[in-house]
Amino acid sequence: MHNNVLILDFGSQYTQLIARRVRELNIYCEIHPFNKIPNELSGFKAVILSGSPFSVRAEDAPHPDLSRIRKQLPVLAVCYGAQYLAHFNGGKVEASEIREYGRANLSVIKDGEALFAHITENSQVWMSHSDTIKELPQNGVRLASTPDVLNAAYRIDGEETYAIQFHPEVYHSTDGKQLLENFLVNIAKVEQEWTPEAFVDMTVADLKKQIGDDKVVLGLSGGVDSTVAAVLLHKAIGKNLYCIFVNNGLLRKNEFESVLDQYKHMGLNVKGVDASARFLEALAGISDPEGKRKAIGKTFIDVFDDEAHRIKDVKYLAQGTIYPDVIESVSVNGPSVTIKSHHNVGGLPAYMKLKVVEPLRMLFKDEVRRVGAELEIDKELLGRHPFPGPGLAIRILGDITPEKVRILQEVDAIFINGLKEWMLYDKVWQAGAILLPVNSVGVMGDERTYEKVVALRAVESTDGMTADWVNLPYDFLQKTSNTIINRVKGVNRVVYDISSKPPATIEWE
Ligand SMILES: Nc1ncnc2c1ncn2[C@@H]1O[C@H](COP(=O)(O)OP(=O)(O)OP(=O)(O)O)[C@@H](O)[C@H]1O
Ligand SMILES: O=c1[nH]c(=O)c2[nH+]cn([C@@H]3O[C@H](COP(=O)(O)O)[C@@H](O)[C@H]3O)c2[nH]1
Ligand SMILES: NC(=O)CC[C@H](N)C(=O)O
Ligand SMILES: [Mg+2]
Repeated sequence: MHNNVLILDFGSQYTQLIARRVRELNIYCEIHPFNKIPNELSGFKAVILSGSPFSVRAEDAPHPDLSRIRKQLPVLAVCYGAQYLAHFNGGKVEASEIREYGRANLSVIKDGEALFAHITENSQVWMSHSDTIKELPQNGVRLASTPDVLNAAYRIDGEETYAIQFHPEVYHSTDGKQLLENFLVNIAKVEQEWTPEAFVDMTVADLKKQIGDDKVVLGLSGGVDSTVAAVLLHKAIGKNLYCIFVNNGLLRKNEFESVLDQYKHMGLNVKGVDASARFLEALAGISDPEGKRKAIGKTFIDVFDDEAHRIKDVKYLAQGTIYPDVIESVSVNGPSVTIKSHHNVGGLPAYMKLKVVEPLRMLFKDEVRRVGAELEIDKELLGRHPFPGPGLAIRILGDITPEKVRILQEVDAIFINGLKEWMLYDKVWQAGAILLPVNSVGVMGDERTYEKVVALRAVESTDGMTADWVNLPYDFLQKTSNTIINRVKGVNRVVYDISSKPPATIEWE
């Protein structure tokens, strides 16, 4: 990529948002930790320095050497970045009397400055800092102020270096996108050529070159990411792509058949492997959530290994890894604490000797969906809710038995079909049912029942990292609860989960 923007991450919670905003301008960008500046900078046209939880005055604060960047490339320094440039170049940064967090309005903007083209006084900006720039660095020229912050924006004379105290990437900075456009397009002259179409062309060409005539095996889940990865690879290498869809016995009702059927129309070479018995055996007697996840992860690998051996001379394993997965494992703070062991992230054991291809590793989920649309993948498939690889096993609390799987499949199908019928499915990020390890007393036809409780969960989210429970209509909940209790033998009570993430997670295990 020769039209690339480098975002240096100092650990801000907003760094990913900067990347999203830049991509929304059809400009490609990559996030790199501040202490791992790429050796080769020739592909980069501009650099953005992120914010940070650190204070520049702290001894252990990020202190990167920018000598290969400043005066060579246009720089936009945000918040910590702006403070960093001031503090170490003759300016002064101090703790401000009040922590400034939230909305502010620009009160003064210097005339005729390219960074503020089309932005007028009073423009709302989002602040999030407790230090403040008291004095500008050498050759600093003030560009904007707010009533509380004198140096809300400055540039350095004689170089294309700009700095802002506020966060243009945050939605509440009304003209944030305009400011980024002013910097990237007008000042740094980066071309806006990052489109789904360009991505498909470039990726297919790269995959052809990388893989040549070798064979690739790919795990297909029926989900968005692996499907888009498969169609891209298919475009590049055709029949040398071998897709494997594993029935782990923990899929939704009828999903194995319907997903296989769906792929038939797409010209992909897909093999369905029914390994339900193997998974259920591996799970027998395990109640601990992490224990279940590990058993499933291991069985997936075993099944895959067996299948890969059946394909002669296969060299590559393709995965639908997307950018948030990648960022998490290289971020400034390192991989975050293990909350849950995602079955697919552990990597492959060395004995499999397959090289990994990940055509989507630089895309966000919404971009994956747009690439999918460009590839003319069915709208319904692209709009599917995410579904975890360990499937219903992490929605059945306690140990797994075929009977419990059956009950949950029925409940889940009623809930999901109901959402579709009520035109609610597309308004929800993800939904599902959870089978609780609890019996409750009920009365049906004058007889006492003592049966299972299920919880329904529906959340709104943009990336799964945070989520809110959905305010589903009472009428819908009432109807769904009735249908479940009447139709699913073994369930006599339905509850609705009203916890947000954090502190809860989306899945219960
Ligand atoms: N039943 C399955 N059979 C084969 N591979 C699977 C299966 N379930 C998951 N995988 C593999 O694990 C990867 C990760 O699953 P994950 O659910 O995160 O992504 P996805 O299913 O592709 O997309 P989505 O996030 O939309 O569900 C998949 O891309 C796929 O390669
Ligand atoms: O492929 C997956 N393998 C897993 O092991 C896994 N665990 C959770 N999820 C999905 O990730 C998102 C966030 O889930 P949590 O809030 O429960 O951590 C939600 O969308 C979950 O469905 C998984 N996906
Ligand atoms: N958001 C930021 O980059 C904050 C920078 C610095 N930690 C401050 O509090 O001022
Ligand atoms: Mg999935």
